Amino acid sequence: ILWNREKETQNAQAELDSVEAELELVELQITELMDKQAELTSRRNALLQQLEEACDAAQSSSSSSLKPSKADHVMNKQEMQRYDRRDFPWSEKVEQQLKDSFNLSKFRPLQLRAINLTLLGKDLFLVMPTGRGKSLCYQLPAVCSTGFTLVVTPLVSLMEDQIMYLKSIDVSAAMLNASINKESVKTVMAGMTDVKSPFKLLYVTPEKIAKSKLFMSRLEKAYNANLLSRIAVDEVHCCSQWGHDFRPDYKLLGILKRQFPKVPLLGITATATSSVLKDCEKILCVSQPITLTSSFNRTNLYYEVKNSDNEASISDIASLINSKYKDQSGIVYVFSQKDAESVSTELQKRDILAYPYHANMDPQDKSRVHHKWTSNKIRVVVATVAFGMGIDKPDVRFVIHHTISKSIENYYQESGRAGRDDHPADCIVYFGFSDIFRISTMVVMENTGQQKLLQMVDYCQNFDRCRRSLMAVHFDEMWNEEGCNQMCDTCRHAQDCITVDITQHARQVVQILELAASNNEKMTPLKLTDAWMGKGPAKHRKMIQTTTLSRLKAEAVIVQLLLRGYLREDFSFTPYTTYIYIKLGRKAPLLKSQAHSLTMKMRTTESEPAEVSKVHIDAPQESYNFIIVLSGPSR
Ligand SMILES: Nc1ncnc2c1ncn2[C@H]1C[C@H](O)[C@@H](COP(=O)(O)OP(=O)(O)OP(=O)(O)O)O1
Ligand SMILES: [Mg+2]
Ligand SMILES: [Zn+2]
Repeated sequence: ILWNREKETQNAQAELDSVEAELELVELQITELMDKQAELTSRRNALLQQLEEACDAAQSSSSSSLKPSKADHVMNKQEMQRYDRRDFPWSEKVEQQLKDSFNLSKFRPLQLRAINLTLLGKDLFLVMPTGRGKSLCYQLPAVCSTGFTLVVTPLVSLMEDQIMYLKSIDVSAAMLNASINKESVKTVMAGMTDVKSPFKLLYVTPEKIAKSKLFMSRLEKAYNANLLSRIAVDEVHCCSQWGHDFRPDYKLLGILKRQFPKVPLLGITATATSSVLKDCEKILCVSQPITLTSSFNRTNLYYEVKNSDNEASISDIASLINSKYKDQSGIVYVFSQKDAESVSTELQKRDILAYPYHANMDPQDKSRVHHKWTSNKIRVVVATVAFGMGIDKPDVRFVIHHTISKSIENYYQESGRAGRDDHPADCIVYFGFSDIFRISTMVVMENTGQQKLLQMVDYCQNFDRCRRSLMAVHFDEMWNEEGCNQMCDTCRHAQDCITVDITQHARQVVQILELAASNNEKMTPLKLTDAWMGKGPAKHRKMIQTTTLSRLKAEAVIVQLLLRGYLREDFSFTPYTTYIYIKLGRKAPLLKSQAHSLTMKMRTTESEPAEVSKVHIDAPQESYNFIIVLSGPSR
């Protein structure tokens, strides 16, 4: 029997070796294929551009007039340009209103084209970066049309922001949401069918359309009286489950185009990939809308990531606000209501006029904070994501994330509140190890929540690629790193980054997890790091190799292993909470092979306690400086 066992073990070992060798080969092939894919994609894009240019040239040499060419939604650049003209019947009025009502001297890119197209009655999707003036593309046509424009927005705060602005420039607007009293609702409902149109814009939440029969029948009446001139769906990506901010009530907005087919619809967003837009098109029941897109890039925003260390990061944030951003206005984004309150208290203690803002506050309190901030009576709003989309204060000089966002799209939106007046502004994220897992438990039930969070983590853990290039990927955009113009920390400090071999570190972590598994013990991220750093409770009898890396670097290695699939998160649900444990990922077996090696980029400038020299990182084999004995239940 003994002999048989030995034989079995030998066979298993032999097979394991061959499987591992094969796995490694596959890994290699995957890497090669991915490189090939990147190469082909960039070649394809170059060719597409070449073709487009050739097409444009051909168009302009043949007389471009009156040729009824392709359908509108597949127009090329040349054909699109005819919508930039200023000789439409409404052009004079549009120019005049731009100056007189909106106090603006000229259009920004794509604005005039969008306005002309919607005034022509076309259905339109407009994808333009945050803060570039998408709202004007329905506000100005509203003022130039008879009747009123219905605007669907996802948040009450956003509605109030716009109403406040429109009031200040004397454009009449109204809104309907849960916090409006009965009397006002009555007035607004009556106004909808008044031929004198007491308001040019009517803002509603999607719930109104999905749930209020009374409102829908009123809208029907307005439609029949030709008073419903246009429908604008702001933040249109909320329709799609694949977008980053899906709202169930947006799913029901298809009713608008079904009931009011003659009314042009304008869908607006800063963040939607082409597949998200396709989805929105279906949901909204528009057939083949024209899509106008401009680059996602906000050239005046400086992007930066800093390491977070709870207490220390609050002091850091406070001193930034008190020095670099003295007397300037900004937002600090936090993870939870509790954080909103505690962080604003901490900032107040440091003489900063900061107020919290979160979903659970009274509507009046929310408006109060919002108003005070807009009128510069308070400087900083410490907010959860409830304060976000569409918030438009021109002179926001900093948007600081005390905790990372749950996806890059969310980050782009939130940080997009900064610098809307085109002057320079900073977008800083404080990236903390434990925050990853706080957010992880929150997004675990979302479709692609985990994947999107890891992309955000990857953005934060990145020390060598331009931060804009990481964002570009999310907006299906080709990116040329020169376009950043040193406006992100990695472009500015590219030389402060080294490649480090972390193979031995990875093996140590894997060993701890294997040991824990053999003891039926689950390892939370914290416990894992503690054990690796020699700080955990002495439980096991076996020896593990602890690390001499600083906590920051140890955490960075663990995050890297998570991102690359050597480790994975494992969730355990109770009725009250979700627990997260770290387990071995699908790539962990590769580390068994002596030939397998693993590197990562690290910053050289991180402030480290003196005893942790870079030598340990550069030569990980040397880093087993001490071995601790963990004692535990006897086996
Ligand atoms: N042609 C223009 N010239 C100067 N400023 C303009 C022009 N058009 C708009 N703006 C200003 C007004 C606003 O303060 C600011 C942002 O406009 P807004 O419509 O709120 O952005 P947006 O809707 O595109 O961004 P978000 O996606 O963040 O909601 O730009
Ligand atoms: Mg907007
Ligand atoms: Zn850059």
